[in-house]
Amino acid sequence: MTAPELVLTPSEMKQADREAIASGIPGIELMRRAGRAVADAAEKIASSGGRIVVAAGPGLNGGDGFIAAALLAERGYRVSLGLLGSLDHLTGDTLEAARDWRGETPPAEEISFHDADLIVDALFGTGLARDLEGAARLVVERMNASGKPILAVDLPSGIDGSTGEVRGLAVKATHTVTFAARKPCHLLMPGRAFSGTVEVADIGISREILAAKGGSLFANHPPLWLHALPKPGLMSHKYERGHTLVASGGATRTGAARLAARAALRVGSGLVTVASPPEALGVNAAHLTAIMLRGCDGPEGLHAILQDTRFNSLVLGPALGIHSGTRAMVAVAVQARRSLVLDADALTSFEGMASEFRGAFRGAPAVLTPHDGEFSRLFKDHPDILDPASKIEKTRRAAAYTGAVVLLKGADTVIAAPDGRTAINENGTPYLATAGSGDTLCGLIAGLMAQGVPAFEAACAGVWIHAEAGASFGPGLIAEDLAELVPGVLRNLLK
Ligand SMILES: NC(=O)C1=CN([C@@H]2O[C@H](COP(=O)(O)OP(=O)(O)OC[C@H]3O[C@@H](n4cnc5c(N)ncnc54)[C@H](O)[C@@H]3O)[C@@H](O)[C@H]2O)[C@@H](O)CC1
Ligand SMILES: Nc1ncnc2c1ncn2[C@@H]1O[C@H](COP(=O)(O)OP(=O)(O)O)[C@@H](O)[C@H]1O
Ligand SMILES: [K+]
Repeated sequence: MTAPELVLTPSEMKQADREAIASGIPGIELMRRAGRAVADAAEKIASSGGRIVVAAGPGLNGGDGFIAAALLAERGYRVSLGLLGSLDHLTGDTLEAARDWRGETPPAEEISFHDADLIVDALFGTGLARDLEGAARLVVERMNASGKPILAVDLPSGIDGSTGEVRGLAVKATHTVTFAARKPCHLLMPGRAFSGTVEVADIGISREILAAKGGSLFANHPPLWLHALPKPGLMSHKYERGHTLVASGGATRTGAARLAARAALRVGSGLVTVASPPEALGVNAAHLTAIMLRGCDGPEGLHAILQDTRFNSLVLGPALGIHSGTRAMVAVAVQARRSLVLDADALTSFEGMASEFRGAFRGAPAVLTPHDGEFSRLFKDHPDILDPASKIEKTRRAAAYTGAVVLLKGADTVIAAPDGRTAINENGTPYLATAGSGDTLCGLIAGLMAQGVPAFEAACAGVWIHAEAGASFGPGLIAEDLAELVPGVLRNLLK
C-alpha cells in the first residue's frame, strides 16, 4: 500500500538535510543531485539547444542554479546566468557549485529574459527571510513580465515556504522542482497557484529521515485514511453502520440539515434521522424518504432523543440560528459524548466565546468545520490562535486548544488533530464554492464517524470525497449534486 505523502516545513527540511549530511551524503552532493534534477526538468521543457537563462541567488538555492546551469551548458543549451549579489560573497557549497559554472556571472538585474526559451528561478528557496525589495524585486518583476516559461528551483522565489504567502512579490512559475518532499507552500494558497506543476525529485534523503524530522504534516490523499474506511461485511446490519442525527433549523431553514443528512446516508451511515423543531416537521416530512424524522424541541428535545444510545453521530450547526438556544444544543451534544460535527451557526453562536470550547471536546470524537469567517469570529479574542501567518499553525492551535479536530475550509482546506497530525487538501474545485456545499461536507464526516471512522480520518476522508465529487462534476455544480456523486467516488476508492 502506498505510504501517505509527507510534507515538510522549511525548518523540518533543513533538519532532514543536516541529518542526511551527518549520515554520510556531503552537502555538495545533495546540491549536485538537486541541480541535476533541475537540469533534467529543464530538458523536458526547453527544446534542445534552446536558450536558458538562470537567475541565481546568494544562498544554497542559487547553488542549485549554478549546478543546473553548468549541466545544461554541457548538454548543448545556450545558457546564461545572472547572479543576485556578488561572487565574492558566495560561501560553502554555493561557492563550490559556482566553480562548476564556466560562463560569465553578470548581475541578475542586468540580464535579459526576453530571448529565453526557459527561465530557471534559483533566487531564493526555503531561506527567504524577508519581503523582496531592490534588485531582487526588479529581477522577479522582469521574469514575470517576460511571459516565458519559468522553472522554479525548490519553490517560486518570493513565496514563503511555510505559509505559501507572497513576500511582497513572487515568481509566477510554470513548473517547480522541489527536493525530497513538498513544502507547505506547494499546497497552500496562494503558493500553490504560483508553483505551477510541481515535481518532487529524490535526492537520496531517506523516508526514515523525512519521517523522523517531519512526520506530522501530510498531503490529504487516500493513503492517509483509506485503511480506516468501512466496508460492510456480508453479515452487517444497518445498526452496525451507525445512526447519524442531524439537527434541522426552523420552518424556513430546513434545507441545510437535509443536505447533511443525505450526504451521511450516501457515505454509508446505516440510518440517518433529521431532528426537527415541531414547526418544521411538515416541511421536512415532505422532503424526506429514506431519511427518518423526529420532532426535537430545543435542547431538552435533543437530550431526550440522545437517551437512545444508537444515535452515535451528530451534526449541529447548519441553519440552526445564531443564539443561546444553539449554544444550549451544543452543550447537550458535548455532554452526550457522541461523535460530533459542529459547523456554521453552532460555531458563530460562540462568537468571541471560544473559551467555552477550551478542552471541551477531549475524550469524544469531534470535528469543527469553520470557514475563515467562522474561525475568525469564534477565536476573535484569541490572538495566539488567529495571528499566525500560517494556516497550518492556526488550525493546529485551534485543535490543541479545543481538543477537537479542526477543519479550516477553503481552496486549501487544512485539517488538524489535537495531537498535531495535519493534512492539507488539494483536490478541490472552485465550483465547490456554492450554497450548501459545507452542509454536505458535515454530513459526510458525521456519516463516516457513525461507521466508526476516527475523527481525523473521517474529516480528511470527508474533505477529499467532497472535493473529488465536486471536481468530477465541474461547472453547474449545486450542493444537491454532491451527495449523489459520492457513490461513484466511493466505488473508485474501495475497488
Ligand atoms: N544541503 C541542503 O541544505 C540543501 C539545500 N538545497 C537548497 O537550499 C535552499 C535553501 O538554501 P538557503 O538556506 O541557503 O536559503 P536560500 O538560498 O533560499 O536563501 C538564503 C539567501 O538569500 C538571502 N535572502 C533571504 N531573503 C532575501 C530577500 N528577501 N532579499 C534578498 N536576499 C535574501 C539570505 O541572506 C541568504 O543569503 C533550498 O531551497 C534548496 O534549493 C538543495 O541544494 C539541496 C540540499
Ligand atoms: N476555491 C475553492 N476551491 C476548492 N474548494 C472550495 C473553494 N471554495 C470553497 N471551497 C469548499 O467549498 C465548501 C464551502 O463550504 P461553506 O463555506 O461552509 O459553504 P456553505 O456555508 O455555503 O455550505 C468547503 O468545503 C470549501 O473548502
Ligand atoms: K527559487
